[in-house]
This record gives sequence, C-alpha cells and structure tokens, in this order.
Amino acid sequence: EPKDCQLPPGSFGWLPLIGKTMSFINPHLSCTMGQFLEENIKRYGKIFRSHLFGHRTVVSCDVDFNHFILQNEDRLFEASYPVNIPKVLGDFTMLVMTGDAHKRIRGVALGLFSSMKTHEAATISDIDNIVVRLMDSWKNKKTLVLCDETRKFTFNVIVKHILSLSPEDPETVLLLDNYKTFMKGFVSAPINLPGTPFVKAQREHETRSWIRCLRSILRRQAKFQITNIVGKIRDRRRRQRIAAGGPEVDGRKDFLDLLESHGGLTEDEIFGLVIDLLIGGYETTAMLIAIIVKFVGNDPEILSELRAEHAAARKKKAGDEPLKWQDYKDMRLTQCLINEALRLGNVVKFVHRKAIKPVRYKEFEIPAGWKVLPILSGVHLDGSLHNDPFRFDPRRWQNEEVESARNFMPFGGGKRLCPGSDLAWLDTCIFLHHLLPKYSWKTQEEDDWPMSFPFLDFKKGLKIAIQPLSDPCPSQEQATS
Ligand code: HEM
Repeated sequence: EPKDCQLPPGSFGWLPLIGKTMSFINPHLSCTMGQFLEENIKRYGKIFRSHLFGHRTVVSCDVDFNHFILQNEDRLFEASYPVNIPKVLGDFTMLVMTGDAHKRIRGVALGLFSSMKTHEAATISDIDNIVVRLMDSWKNKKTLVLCDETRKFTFNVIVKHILSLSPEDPETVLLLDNYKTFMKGFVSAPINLPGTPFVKAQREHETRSWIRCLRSILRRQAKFQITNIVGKIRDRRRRQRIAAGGPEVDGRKDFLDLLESHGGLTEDEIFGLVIDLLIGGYETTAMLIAIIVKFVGNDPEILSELRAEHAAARKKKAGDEPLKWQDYKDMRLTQCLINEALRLGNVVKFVHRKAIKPVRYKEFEIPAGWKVLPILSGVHLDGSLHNDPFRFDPRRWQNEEVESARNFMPFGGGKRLCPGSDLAWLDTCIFLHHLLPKYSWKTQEEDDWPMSFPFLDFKKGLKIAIQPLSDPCPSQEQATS
C-alpha cells in the first residue's frame, strides 16, 4: 500500500455499539440531507468515516465514489444489510444474497419483468383496471389518507402480477394483513437497538421484552402465512394442470407460473423471490406517487400543463383504446415530473455495502470489512450537480438524458440496479393518467411532508381533500359505457 493513503477523515463517536447511528437515522425531511450528513460534510467533506449500525463505516455523498462503489460490486464491495434483515427476510432474499447465487436469482427476476413488457397490453390493462376501481371507491369521499390509497394500489398491482389475484380475492386481503405484520419487523430492523432514545420514542409500547418477543413470533407467523398462501395457490395450479393433462402451452403467465416453469429453482428460492417482489413493489412506488401528489398539488401551473399533456395523449386514441407503454414514454413533462420526484423525494436514501478487500480510492484507504454507505440523496441534493437543489422543478430535466445522467441514482446502480424500475414508472404514469382528469385535490396539513425514518413515509400519511372534476376528455370507462 502506498504511504500517502489514509483513512477518510471523521469520528467514530463514543458509544461502542451505537456509535453515531442515532444521529444518522434521526428522522428528517427526505428532501433535505439531515443534520448528521450536513454537519459531517461541512467538517470532513463528502467522504468521511463514522460508526454506524455497529460497524466502522465510510459514508459517501460523493457522486464519483458512489458510482465507483456500485460498479465494483463483487470485486471490491458487496451488499451488506443489517443482521436483522436476513433474520426477517430469510437467506433467500436478493438483498442478502451475494456473488453467483445473487446473479442467478437476479437473472430470473429480470426475466419476469421483461415478460411483463412483452405482454405490455395485458399489463397496462391490469393496472388500468386496478386504478379505476380504486378511484371509483373515492366517489363519495371528501378526504383521503393518500398513502393508504397508493399502498392499496401498488399492493394490488404486484399481487396481480405475481399471483393473478384481484383486489377482492380473499387471498389478497389475507396476504396484505400478513404482509403488514411482517413488514413491521423489517422497517424497524436497522434501528432495533434496545433501550435507545429513538426506539423509546418511536415505540414506547413495545419496549417491554415480552411484547418484543410476541412481535417476533407474529412476524415469523406472518412470513409463514405468506409462504403458505403462495404455496397453496401453487399446489392448486399444479393439480389443475395435471387434471388438464399437462402444462398450458401458451397464454400469459404470471410470475408464479414463470417461476414454476423455470425448473431450476428450489422452493425456498421461489418463495424468497416472491417476498422480494412484494417488498420492492409495494412501499417504494406507493411513496413515489404520494410525493408527486404532494409536490404538484402546490404547483397549479405544472398541474394544468400535466392535465393538458395527458388529455392530448388520450385524444389521440379512439374511444376506449388504452394508452401504450410508448405513449407514456412520450409524455415529456410526466417523465420530468417523475424524475424530479425521485431526485428530491429520495425514496431510497442510501444502500448498504461493505468492502470485501482493502480498497484504495483517490487519497483514501478503506480497510477490508468496513461498512460503506453510498448516500443516494447526497448526490440528488448536491448543489454542484443540481442548480438550486432543494427546489422542486421538473423542468430541470427537460434537456437531460436520465439514462446517462451521473447525477441521478434513485434506483441504485451496477449489478444491483433496481429490476423493478420500469414497473414503478408504469404504475406511476397510469395512476396519474387517471387521477389528473378525475380529481382535483388539496393537501390538508402543510407540514405533512415525506420523511426519512430512514425508510420513507409521510408524517401523517398525506391527508388530502378531493373533489371530482367534470371530465374534460372522456376517460376510459365513460367511453366504454
Ligand atoms: C420508486 C420505486 C423504487 C425505488 C426508488 C427503488 C429503489 C431501489 C434501489 C436503490 C435498489 C438497490 C438496492 C441496493 O443496491 O442494495 C433496489 C433494488 C431492488 N428493487 Fe427496487 N425500487 C423501486 C421499485 C421497485 C419495484 C416496483 C420492485 C419490484 C416489483 C423492486 C424490486 C427490487 C429488487 C428485487 C431489488 C434487489 C435487486 C438486487 O439486489 O439485485 N423495486 N430498488
């Protein structure tokens, strides 16, 4: 090792286990860096050392170093999520898998998403139907907790894709109930340090050990129930296939069918992937849509331009002909809006990595075994990369090619780049396409902003008052009737 190499500047803090974790995860607006990052960057620069989640850690808000970390997965770094995550999710989740095992399962996941694109018309029609039914259920309501509604929407979309279940199927309801119990263990995972002020404040009623124990039993039970429901659906299909005299030859298959017909996957791997997709496909997209509703709700000018863009796309279609993937891609302002909400909203604030060997980057040395955290929001809110970075301005993306933009990494990068980004994008476009002509809305509480806990959530679930609009252009279901 050359002599001029040194550890990044910084401090580990005084508490051996907790280090600086509490300051790091202290809840803050997701469209800000948070006090911890702000102070450390000011003092030490964009790359600094600290002690987080029980490990010596290098934190990076530096765009080049973040790319370097993500592009060197398996060579210099690997995913390294807090120990509670494998405990909750099991060993067969993609977040926990590394190396060849991860590569193989990821290949299967990418295949699932590309089949969704191949059957574009059916995919879009499924999502259309779910959103129409959801918005019909708002007809007699004056107010909504929007995050509850966007969660219903994204959950229904993902269970439709994975298991062909409809919103009213009893299995969907059962899955959602169990999923919520299961997720309680997941979201609290990185902050589950007993006795800390944060835990006390957040979940006072759960600090007694027997309650924690009960929660853990319920969680395991919930995971068992989820795999049980999926297992039952699979067994039912196997029986039907045998009764019909063999596998169906063509027709659109849902993800479970595709996983079954893959042949090379164990039962654990199939259930692991189903859980991955449920987790990935639910909260993140639901929050992205809520962020957009919050931001554009305060911007009448953008709102009316967006309405015009969607109405124009609708007008080009005959009667109830649905929009296509490309029609949504061609909506320039909608694309800019989604990018801006991803940039400023920071649905995923950072990802977890560790150095698997000693790494030299510029003047810094990172010892093997250290945790490394590329902070995605650090890039998105960097004033040297984005003008006026704390301002919501979709038009900043008008002349940018997002695919090659180095200053934009909401879906991570490299070998772990989010495989669900297209689905997240499509869900969001279709939701907006139905919302914009049907309703106007007003946020009810000014301070109800997206917060980084560090998982993203709204303080109060985003309460909005809604009002039906007299539809200026025929929406799909009116055109059909
Ligand atoms: C706004 C929506 C979304 C955002 C911001 C998002 C963000 C991310 C990020 C940053 C990663 C990288 C994690 C890492 O590097 O450790 C990731 C991975 C992943 N995402 Fe998403 N995601 C979104 C939607 C989805 C959807 C809709 C699905 C599936 C239905 C999904 C499934 C996954 C999976 C399975 C992985 C693990 C990939 C791997 O380890 O190779 N995500 N996502």
